Amino acid sequence: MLPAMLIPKVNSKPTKLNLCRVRHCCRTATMLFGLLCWSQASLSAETFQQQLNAAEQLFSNDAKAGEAAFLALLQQQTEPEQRLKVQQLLCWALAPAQPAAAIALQQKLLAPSTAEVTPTSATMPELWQLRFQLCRGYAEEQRGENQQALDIYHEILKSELKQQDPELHIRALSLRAEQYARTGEYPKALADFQQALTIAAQHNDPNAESYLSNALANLYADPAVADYQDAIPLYQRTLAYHRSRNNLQDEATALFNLGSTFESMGDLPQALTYLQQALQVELQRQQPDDIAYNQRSIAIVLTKSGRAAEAVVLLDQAIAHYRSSNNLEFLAYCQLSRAVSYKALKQWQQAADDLAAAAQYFKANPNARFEARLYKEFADLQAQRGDWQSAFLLQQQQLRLDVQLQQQLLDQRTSALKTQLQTEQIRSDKELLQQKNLLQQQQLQDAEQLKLWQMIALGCAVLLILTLLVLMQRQRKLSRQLADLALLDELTRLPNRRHTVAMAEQLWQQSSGNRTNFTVLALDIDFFKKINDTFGHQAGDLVLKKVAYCLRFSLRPQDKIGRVGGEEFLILLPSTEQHQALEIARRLCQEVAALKWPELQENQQVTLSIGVASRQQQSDLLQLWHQADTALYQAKHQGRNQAVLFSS
Ligand SMILES: Nc1nc2c(ncn2[C@@H]2O[C@H](COP(=O)(O)OP(=O)(O)OP(=O)(O)O)[C@@H](O)[C@H]2O)c(=O)[nH]1
Repeated sequence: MLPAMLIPKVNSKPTKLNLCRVRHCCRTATMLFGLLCWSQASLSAETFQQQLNAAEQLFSNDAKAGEAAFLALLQQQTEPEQRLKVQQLLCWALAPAQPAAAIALQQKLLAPSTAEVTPTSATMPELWQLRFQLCRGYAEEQRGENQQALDIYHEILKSELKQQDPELHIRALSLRAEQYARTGEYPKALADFQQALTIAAQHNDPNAESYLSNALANLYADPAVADYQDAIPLYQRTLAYHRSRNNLQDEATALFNLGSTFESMGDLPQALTYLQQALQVELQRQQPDDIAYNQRSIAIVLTKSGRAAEAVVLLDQAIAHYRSSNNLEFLAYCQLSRAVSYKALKQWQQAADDLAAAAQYFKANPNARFEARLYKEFADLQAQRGDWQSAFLLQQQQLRLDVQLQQQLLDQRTSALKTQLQTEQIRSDKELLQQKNLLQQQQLQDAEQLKLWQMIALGCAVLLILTLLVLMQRQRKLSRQLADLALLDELTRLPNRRHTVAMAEQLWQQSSGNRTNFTVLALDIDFFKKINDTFGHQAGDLVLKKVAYCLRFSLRPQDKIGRVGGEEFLILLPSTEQHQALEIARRLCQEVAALKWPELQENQQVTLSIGVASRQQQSDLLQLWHQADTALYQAKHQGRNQAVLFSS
């Protein structure tokens, strides 16, 4: 169940009346009163509620004493929620007459670290912030900052939190509707009131429903909206509610509003019925001001209905009351009304006297609307009396005032619209800027993301290139190894037989070309089989490697050596004469014979036999090689460890 809504306890006519329709004049007062009287039925302790009501009541009679009562109540309370409720009611109490104080209170409470809020938490719960915001909006309205108030209501109504508090939701909608109505935005005002009424009905709160029905009906009955048909059932709903609660004052107001609406529709009999019922209720209430006001209203309708004589009786009574209570303003209104009645009765002089008396009041207290009305009635009277000259002048005066009034109205509307337009402009500029910023942020993010992807792609490409390079390197190494394998002897790392033959052929060709000598040495390790047999095959391999190494590094860079058999080697000596080659062969024999073999046994000696053959008349390489082999055979035969030159 909803806490009791902010509902007027009294939905009365204002105490000050003028000639405008009363229901329109009382709208703001009604709303204001309603806000003040919003009850706090949800409070847990009944006594606390009573104390709150008492403080509120006291405030309405004596603001200072009331405020002191609120503060005393606040000091008694330690429970955060209760404290907030006291503060909220105080804010609403202050807002109408002391808006600056209400705003100061709201600001103090919403300051980030105020200890006033709750002893336990540094910040006020968001829903409570909205409640105080609403009070702030209302206070802004009271000091004429309507646009600021409207902005606050917009913000509150944008928040999802409003759903949690129907009371707050309805209040904000009603206050915003009032603001819309003020600037002539009637469809928006109607929509807000209707929504508020729906919410009140959904939460089964007849009190709120009645208040909102009345507010909505007031708007429908506004001449600018002039939707009287829709106003009637809403006023009747309000009337039924107040009758059911035996609330005479509000009942009288509802009856009066119905009468006025029927009058606006031109249904004078119905208007009279309701206005007379309202008068009966006022007579019961014995409120002389309200009685006189109703009498005047009935008199106006009676005059329009052709019953001016009855009207004059009622107006006499009202005038007597206002004269005795020295209410000169309402006395003037009544005199104006009575002048109209006298005019209808063709009692020209009485009419003229009343108009003159009213004019005197308005001379001291200018009021363009009523003055215009007065001139109109005067002009009409003079015309009826046949004084056309005076009638014309008075009508001119009336027209001047009418134009002035129209201009005032236009200025008001224009200024309200201007403010609204400026605010809209600022808001749309702000929104545009926000959208632009958002777009820029998005673009920046996109660009950064793109940059990131580009970096990643670049990284991947570099990685790929590096991988390819490594793979290529490996491939090259592998190819080189494969090529080496194809060309070199695995054990000695010297060119193998095929490669040696190829090199020999190349050198043979070169020596043919440049006509130089070319000598080959055929080498064989002596008694190698014995080494194998004595020290093992592995030791034999070692001998082969060491001898190959020794030979390779004993030769000149241009000389070539290859392993052409088990323990056989072939040395190719380009541009070398026979005797030089023989010298080299002998040196090689000596160097190998001088090698030490600790791997085999002490004093072990390994020797070579070498056959030397030089190119002379041979027809091809094989023949040369063969000659070297022949010389080698000869060296073996002659006792080994020696070099022998081939001789034919
Ligand atoms: N350890 C080893 N032995 C090899 C290799 N290739 C050939 N041989 C051996 O070398 C020996 C050659 O022996 P022979 O042809 O009888 O010649 P030799 O014992 O050196 O006698 P002469 O040439 O007459 O001095 C054979 O026992 C082969 O098995 C090799 O790569 N490693």
